[in-house]
Amino acid sequence: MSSNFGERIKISIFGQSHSEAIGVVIDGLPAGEEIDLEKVQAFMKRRAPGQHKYSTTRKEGDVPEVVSGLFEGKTCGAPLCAMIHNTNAHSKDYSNLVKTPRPGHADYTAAVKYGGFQDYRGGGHFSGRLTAPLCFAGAVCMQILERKGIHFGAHIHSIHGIADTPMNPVEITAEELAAVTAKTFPVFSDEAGLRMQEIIEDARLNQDSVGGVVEAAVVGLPVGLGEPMFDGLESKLASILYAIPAVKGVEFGDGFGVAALFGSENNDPFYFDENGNVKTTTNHHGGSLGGISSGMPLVLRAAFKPTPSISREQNTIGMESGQNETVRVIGRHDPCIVPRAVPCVEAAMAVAILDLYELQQKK
Ligand SMILES: Cc1cc2nc3c(=O)[nH]c(=O)nc-3n(C[C@H](O)[C@H](O)[C@H](O)COP(=O)(O)O)c2cc1C
Ligand SMILES: C=C(O[C@@H]1CC(C(=O)O)=C[C@@H](OP(=O)(O)O)[C@H]1O)C(=O)O
Repeated sequence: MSSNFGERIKISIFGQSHSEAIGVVIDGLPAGEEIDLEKVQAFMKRRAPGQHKYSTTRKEGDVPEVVSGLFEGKTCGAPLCAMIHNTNAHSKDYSNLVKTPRPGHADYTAAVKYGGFQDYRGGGHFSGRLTAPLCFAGAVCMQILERKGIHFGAHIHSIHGIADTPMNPVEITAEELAAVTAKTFPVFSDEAGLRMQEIIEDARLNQDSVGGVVEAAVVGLPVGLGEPMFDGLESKLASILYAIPAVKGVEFGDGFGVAALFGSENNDPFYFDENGNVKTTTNHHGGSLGGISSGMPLVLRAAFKPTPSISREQNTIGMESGQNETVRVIGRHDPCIVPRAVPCVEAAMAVAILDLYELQQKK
């Protein structure tokens, strides 16, 4: 199983949703970096399940146990390993799903690929729960990058077509990102946020689910991060973002919107600002030119599908019977993944960007 990412900063995520624990090993962190574990925990709490009406009711503290890699509060050069114990699994909810796979989840594909030996409980290694260790790794990388003036943040861009105020891709600041990520429901417009919460609740009551888009930015990136072709900024970020379960689309800058523009509209003119720094007046490119950071805010969006596990009856196949059957999913599920996925997107970006930053340092 390939659950590894990175060249200089290598992360390896392990565990299953209902195994004893899940966790991450982070290799290659620069030594001597102070890591505030309370801040890491606060970041992970933004993702943790069981806290809100729009979340799964599975309650997990998601307290990371750091078993190696820190000495006197600082990275010590050894791999940093954190474990997160699974304390609230209801595995019996899954006993029927091994025979009648859920439409939209990984039950069927994992069963075929692993010949029936996959841990199907709670979605196993494919569960959104595996974003808890990703958030641990991201929070660690973020602290290192923040000391270099590189700041991350994301908000709910839309849920089921209800849109928040979008980011201003030219002027977005670290302060604005900090303010929106500090909110329990991270939107710029609280009014839009209330309507989003209503639509999630309506879907839940209707035994259904909804999807949406997370918009994220990185400010303070130096010019020049990103390697040619396969290791460009966009390639690296897309690769790690698609590892977040339920992500079905990633776009940078104006993304698919650029296809409808003229070159004269899409090109971002360069200029020197009052400090002699090179900037662009617009930011259709989203901070990446040739897969290399341009010094403008990096802006991206990740689209999340509606949660596959819905409680209404659905058509599926009988893996043993060889007949068409139906399935009813019981258990505890997010009626919408998007609110809890916001920190996951920030975390994924931080891991990829620290990796590229360290690659650039070694040049
Ligand atoms: C934070 C988070 C929470 C999730 N919660 C659920 C859930 O409660 N129920 C569910 O069926 N899928 C949930 N998912 C999505 C599934 O894990 C995902 O759709 C599944 O593994 C199949 O992967 P794919 O959608 O990327 O193809 C969640 C994903 C994330 C990132
Ligand atoms: C536990 C988490 O979310 C889980 C993600 C998930 C899935 O299929 O992705 C299915 C549910 O698992 P279970 O049936 O074991 O409760 C969610 O609760 C978490 O995010 O920490």
